[in-house]
Amino acid sequence: MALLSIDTNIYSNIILYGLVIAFLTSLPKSWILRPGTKTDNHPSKGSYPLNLGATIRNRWRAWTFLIKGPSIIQDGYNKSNGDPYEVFSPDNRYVFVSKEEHIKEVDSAPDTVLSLQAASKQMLQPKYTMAGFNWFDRRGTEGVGFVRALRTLLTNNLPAVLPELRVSVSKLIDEMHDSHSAVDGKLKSLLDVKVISADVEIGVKHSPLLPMVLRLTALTNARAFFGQELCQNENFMRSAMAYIEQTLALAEIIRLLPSSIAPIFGKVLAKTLTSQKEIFKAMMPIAEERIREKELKALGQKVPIHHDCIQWIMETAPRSNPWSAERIVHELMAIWFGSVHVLTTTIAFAMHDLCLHPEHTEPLRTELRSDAYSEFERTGKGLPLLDSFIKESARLTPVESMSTRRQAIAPFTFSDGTHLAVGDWAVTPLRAMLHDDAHFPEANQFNGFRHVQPAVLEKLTGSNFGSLEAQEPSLLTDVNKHWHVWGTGRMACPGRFYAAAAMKTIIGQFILKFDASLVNEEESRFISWRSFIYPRNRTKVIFRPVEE
Ligand code: HEM
Repeated sequence: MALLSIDTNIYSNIILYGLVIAFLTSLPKSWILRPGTKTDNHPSKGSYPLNLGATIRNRWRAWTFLIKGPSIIQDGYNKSNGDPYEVFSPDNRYVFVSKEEHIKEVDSAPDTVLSLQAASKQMLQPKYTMAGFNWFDRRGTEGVGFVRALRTLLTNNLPAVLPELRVSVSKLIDEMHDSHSAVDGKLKSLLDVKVISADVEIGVKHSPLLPMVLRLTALTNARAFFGQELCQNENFMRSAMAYIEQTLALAEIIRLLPSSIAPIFGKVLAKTLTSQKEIFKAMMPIAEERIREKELKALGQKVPIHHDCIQWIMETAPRSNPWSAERIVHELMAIWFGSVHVLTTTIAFAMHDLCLHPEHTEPLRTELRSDAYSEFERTGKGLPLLDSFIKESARLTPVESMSTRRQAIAPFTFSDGTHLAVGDWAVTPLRAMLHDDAHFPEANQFNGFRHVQPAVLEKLTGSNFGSLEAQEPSLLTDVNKHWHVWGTGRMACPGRFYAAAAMKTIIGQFILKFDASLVNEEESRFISWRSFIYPRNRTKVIFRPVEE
């Protein structure tokens, strides 16, 4: 998919400028293949002489990774027969491993050798995108309290926030839908018949899905992470949403520039993209106040009790080396970016699937109207049909095509001899594995309830709903050899229980209120960049209110 067809928004413009600059400045250097790198698909186990033809082919392929990443990864997977294989991007060598034994080796490698933190740092460039965040390559250098804050404290707090989130989400959906105008005769004549189908129905609203989902996700996360104060601050919320696109775009440009000039461009661009400064400015006084309250509490004074991530991140920081207000805010900015971006995109794709597979809507609505919903709000778990539907959507349309990213900060060799030099990444081919019949029977078929226990499915829908035999029932939040969407082993996503509950709350409200259909099913719904796909801004949905 051509980059030039990206929707016209700030994200695409900045990436486009960045690419031009990156191409012009880094081309001569980056086309030189490193010695020791093999030119076919299999990872190097030794040194290879430089060969000009192969070098040019390889570097061309590395640049095309930017726009054809998912298919290049899939191609490698198809040819590899389960063995490790390598893929190049302009700034990386990835070694993909899909055998259980190799994935275990990645998981058990010390943090001083294979680092998730270093890979994330290269992806996000926090020095430029997160108000100068000095992010260490080695995980745990300043503690991993954030894991307990998200995995345990945020998850345990779900019953307290879910009812409130349901009300806020419902209100915001109504406000946004009310604000969209219906297609009338005049508007119809202005619409591009290529963008929407020729037989446009008069009187229905065409709602832009992605912006709606972004606002809903931002609202949900802001409430759950920061409490009422910040989530009601409109300026903060505006910057916090703009921050997602700005971080993606800025980090991308810096990654593609030669390291000699990246810091100069990084600093200049960081100054023009103001959202990070505004978020930082809004959160700093709150973090400072919390630290003051902690000190007063230690002196025996009564202080307010807060149930939010600002508090938990502060309280789970190492006792021997408590975090400054600045350090707390940096951590929150990283969590904010990671959580809003991937949640928004995953929800948007699930909504596409709801439009494309409307036979699931009625059973889902029945489940949401049943007592199962109050049980979900009481426990933060449950709603098996919706759980399975979201899982199936994330399986067939995962936002990311790679998972379990680890950058080698010291050389690493797999048991079969495959070698990672410093800077190389070990990853799993997530999308290819999710589309492989060896992991999911009839893997290319969408079956929204395939992950539900057959007896539960029969009880809830009176049918097996075309369920597939030999399919192990499973949950969205599982982490296992078939399901790497949340990563692997000890570093699997600690936010996944919150993420699943937030997705159920937002998608659940859409299902309860509307029958949804895409304005134009034929139109392409996503763009591809590196290893991820991003829902298009321009995809519109018709939400038809349902009778209670
Ligand atoms: C659909 C939503 C999400 C997906 C698909 C997702 C996926 C992932 C993946 C693949 C990893 C890397 C794990 C590994 O490499 O082994 C990860 C790590 C992480 N995720 Fe998520 N995530 C999601 C939502 C969230 C949310 C909502 C939060 C915060 C509440 C969050 C916080 C984190 C953190 C802090 C880490 C780093 C863990 C560590 O360093 O040990 N994620 N996530």
